Amino acid sequence: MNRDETRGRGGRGGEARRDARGRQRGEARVEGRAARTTAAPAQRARAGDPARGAAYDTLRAVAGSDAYANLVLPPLLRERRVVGRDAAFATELAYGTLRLQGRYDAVLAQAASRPLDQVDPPVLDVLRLGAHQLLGMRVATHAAVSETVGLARERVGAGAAQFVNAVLRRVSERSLEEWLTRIGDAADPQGDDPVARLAVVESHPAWVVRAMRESLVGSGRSADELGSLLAADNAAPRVTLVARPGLVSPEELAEQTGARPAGLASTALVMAGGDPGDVPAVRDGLAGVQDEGSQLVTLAFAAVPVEGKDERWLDLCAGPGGKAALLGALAAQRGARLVANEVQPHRTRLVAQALRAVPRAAVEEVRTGDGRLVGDQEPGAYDRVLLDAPCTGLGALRRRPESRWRRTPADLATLSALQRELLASAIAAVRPGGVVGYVTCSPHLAETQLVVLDAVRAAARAGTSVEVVDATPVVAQVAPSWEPVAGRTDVQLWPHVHGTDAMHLTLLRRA
Ligand SMILES: C[S@@+](CC[C@H](N)C(=O)[O-])C[C@H]1O[C@@H](n2cnc3c(N)ncnc32)[C@H](O)[C@@H]1O
Repeated sequence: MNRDETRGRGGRGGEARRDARGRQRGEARVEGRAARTTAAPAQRARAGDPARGAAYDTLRAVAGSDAYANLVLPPLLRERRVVGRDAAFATELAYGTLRLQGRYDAVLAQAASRPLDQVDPPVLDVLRLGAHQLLGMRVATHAAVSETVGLARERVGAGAAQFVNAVLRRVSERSLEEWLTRIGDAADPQGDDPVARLAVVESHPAWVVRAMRESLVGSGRSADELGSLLAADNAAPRVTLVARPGLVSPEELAEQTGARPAGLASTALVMAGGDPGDVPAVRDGLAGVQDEGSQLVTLAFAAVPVEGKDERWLDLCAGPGGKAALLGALAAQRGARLVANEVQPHRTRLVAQALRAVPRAAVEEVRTGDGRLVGDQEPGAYDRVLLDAPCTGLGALRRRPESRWRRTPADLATLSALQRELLASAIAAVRPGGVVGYVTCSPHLAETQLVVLDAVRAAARAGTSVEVVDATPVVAQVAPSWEPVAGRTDVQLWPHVHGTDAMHLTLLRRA
């Protein structure tokens, strides 16, 4: 991303188009803001670079109202008519700044003349945006500093602008590599605390770094991969489409979009660019946007053999419906029927929407209900039960830029208790000989292996025998290029290895 470098070289806009305050007058006309002179004064005051302004407003909403960046930014961009390259710039600026906030705060703490806890939060957000332009995006230094100082002046005031100018100039005096060494050394002065070093350098809370190390080792990989894993969390995920079997073929979808095969799951295609919402097959529900890891675990769940009939499938926690739509398409091909259950009514509606293109005969019911009760209400009623459990989402940190700073170890206790109850219910809802797929988008051992272990033991205590099925041949069947990890029967995907979210899959069969 080098929007401002391009301008500097005489592209659309450029320094010649900036006025004395660094504002881009020509750019404003290009993007139609000149037509907004009837806007309220508060809106007119926000006349700077709309992309940077939208990124700033997103950071403020995330900090001030606990908002989710990926729900705030896209409507802001639409409302302000920020499109194309400028929208991509705003997105990378907002999401990248949020992901790398820990790294930039460590840099800013060294570059600022006062401790960061004495810097007003709006000013700190402006500084973080400036740091990301200087160290994380290829924005030319003069543009990064002058535009960010302009943003500070417009949104916070002249005093703040001076402070921002001074701090960003100090940030710009060193390269990213130099800063990483400095902040790493400050966090780990004796060189004996790799977790503290990685936490600032790769911008994750220390407890997450420790948990990721344990998850890597616990799933049969090397702790040496930790740095690569954390770095992968800091990169924007590719946009992956699912071609729902029987509704649209991967080839047809590739033709519509120019997308190319993602590499693991046969249904998965990576978009080269553009808005997936513009793709006809996506609009019609024949295809969808779905991480390749989510596709892979769903395909494997559907592929594992069950003993006897294979007619009735349950998706216990279905909202918003990505896996349900893939399962529904597969069920239609195999003459099975899907029940999709979700506890939150508004998410149930999203499931129904996701399933709109699946043949009616394959969808028995889309309903709102507490999955914890299903085992008691419908004992042994299903041949397959998918439990895609509510979890911390620590495997999808790339996708949810602010979530690593929001999650706490206390969430684990609450969520893993819920996961245990839901898994007990899933086991009770499947008939003897049927299978349960336990899935999380977290690799945390407390949400994956420990939940499964406890659920199998609890089922045995209750007189229900459950065996762990080796998932590796099933995953190898649906994704021939996937490589199993020696000694493991569950499957843990990783962003730094597979380019997917860190999805976990355990397959269980009720004896
Ligand atoms: C990880 S998401 C499922 C994602 C979904 N399978 C997909 O692919 O789109 C977990 C879902 O579980 C739902 N949930 C949480 N507690 C539940 C409960 N007690 N019963 C049923 N669903 C629940 C959440 O509202 C959330 O929609």
